[in-house]
Amino acid sequence: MQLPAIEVDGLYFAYDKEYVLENINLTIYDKEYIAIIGPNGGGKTTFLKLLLGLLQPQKGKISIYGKEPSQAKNLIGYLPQQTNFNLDMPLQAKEIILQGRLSAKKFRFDKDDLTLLDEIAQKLNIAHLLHKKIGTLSGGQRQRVLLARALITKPKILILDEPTAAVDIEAQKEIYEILRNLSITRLVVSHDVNILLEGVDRVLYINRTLYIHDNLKLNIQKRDGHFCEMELFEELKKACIHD
Ligand SMILES: Nc1ncnc2c1ncn2[C@@H]1O[C@H](COP(=O)(O)OP(=O)(O)OP(=O)(O)O)[C@@H](O)[C@H]1O
Repeated sequence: MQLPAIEVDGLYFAYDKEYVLENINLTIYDKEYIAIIGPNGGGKTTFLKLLLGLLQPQKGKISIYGKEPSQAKNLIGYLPQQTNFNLDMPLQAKEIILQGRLSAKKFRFDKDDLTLLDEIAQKLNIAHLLHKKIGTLSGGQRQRVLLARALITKPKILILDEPTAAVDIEAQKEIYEILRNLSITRLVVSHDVNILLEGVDRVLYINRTLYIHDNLKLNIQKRDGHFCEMELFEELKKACIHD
């Protein structure tokens, strides 16, 4: 039997009076790779913040490997939207990644941390970048460094909010290739539907309510080699309703 990683039951959330998320019910299983898509303002980031325990639902329950989100923070590696990142930090990539191993109880790195750093750097193809200042890296290189920082905590779940928003197409492909090959539970919010949909197990479409789809052979045509995002949303909604 598949092990539930994230269970969401009757979830409602409002910042103010009006619900931004309404009656969300969902189980995500261990090691699943999930894409979260939907229009701007649809509630995707809010949903991630609820999973991370940064927001509390008005109604309903979230369970992360059987724990409340506030008790499960050490199980989740999180890569937030890139805009919050300070490029002026005079730190090397290696130092940024190793920050993931520090905590209120642990102030210094040990040999195991450095071994793990080497393993992850090989896996993400960033060994040659470890001594470079973070501000001198390209957008794609920087995202791989931040991904390494999330992974060095050895999370059971990786949550990424638009990890490829500001990187070129080649770097996007590299990042999604890495994500496809990880064997942990992964949730990725993205507008890069063309690349994202190639490898995921299921798609969540969030626009106040939730639609789930697990058959990606949708009846849409690529135009000039690309899917149209709005057309994809419409097809996905229809397909979910008919399932
Ligand atoms: N801190 C906040 N206070 C009040 N309203 C908020 C806050 N954060 C988000 N909202 C509102 O909640 C709704 C959902 O926002 P959210 O950021 O979750 O959407 P999203 O799907 O992630 O959008 P995008 O694709 O543009 O990032 C929007 O109407 C937004 O304006």
